[in-house]
Amino acid sequence: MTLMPILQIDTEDAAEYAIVCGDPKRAARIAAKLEHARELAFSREYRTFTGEIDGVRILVTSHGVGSAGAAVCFEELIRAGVKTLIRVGTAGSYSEEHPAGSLIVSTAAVRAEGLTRALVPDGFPAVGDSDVVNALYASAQEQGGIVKKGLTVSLDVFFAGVEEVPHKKYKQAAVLAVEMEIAALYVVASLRGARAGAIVALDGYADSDLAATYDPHTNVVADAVEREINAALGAIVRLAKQEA
Ligand SMILES: O=P(O)(O)O[C@H]1O[C@H](CO)[C@@H](O)[C@H]1O
Ligand SMILES: O=c1cc[nH]c(=O)[nH]1
Repeated sequence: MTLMPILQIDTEDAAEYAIVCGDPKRAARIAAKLEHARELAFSREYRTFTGEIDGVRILVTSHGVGSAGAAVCFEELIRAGVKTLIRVGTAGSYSEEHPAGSLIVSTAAVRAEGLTRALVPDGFPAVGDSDVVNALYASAQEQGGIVKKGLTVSLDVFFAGVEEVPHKKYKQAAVLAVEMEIAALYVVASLRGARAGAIVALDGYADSDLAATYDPHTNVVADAVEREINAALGAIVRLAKQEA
């Protein structure tokens, strides 16, 4: 029995699977879908629940906004005993083919944030586990709506300063969506021998003026978040069956 210093969860309560998300309220929303759900800890931005889906016990933990803090969450979950992590997030779109309300499964993430540079050398890939990515994609397709899989980019910046964020280049290079934590998740999971995947609900266009237009609280986004939560839970059930 060891208490994780930051998440404040005990190794005794660890599960093989964890869903991670930025928003503590989203963690509660996911936990509400579980059987035998209970809250384990709420420490800083990290709120952790446990419960079961189809007999598979999982953890659900919020990781806040940004890679540095999120990496603490990923690291401690893995130290506690989690082997498979799925991020259920929101992201901005680069294409009118995928408007707000679409779902993107991230196969790999461009490391355009600072945290992973402090962990691994340049050129180290931030790549999802293919079994987890495929399970997520199959489960997401069952949910309906627009679902794509492909590259995402993880940034540190949300509201731009005076430096230009190269959205145009990412878009030209076929990146589908921009968010802030998938690269950290994929790198930490690779370093620690865990497997990870990520799905994001698009909440608008990333290369528009976010300060003026960003509204992640529409019904369209709420519906997409509902579908991605169901997709993540479905993916865990699929993966658990593959291993049984
Ligand atoms: O909705 P979440 O999971 O927080 O993900 C996205 O939303 C936040 C920005 O509003 C960032 O954390 C970004 O990655
Ligand atoms: O990081 C994020 C999250 C949602 N939408 C964006 O454009 N960026």
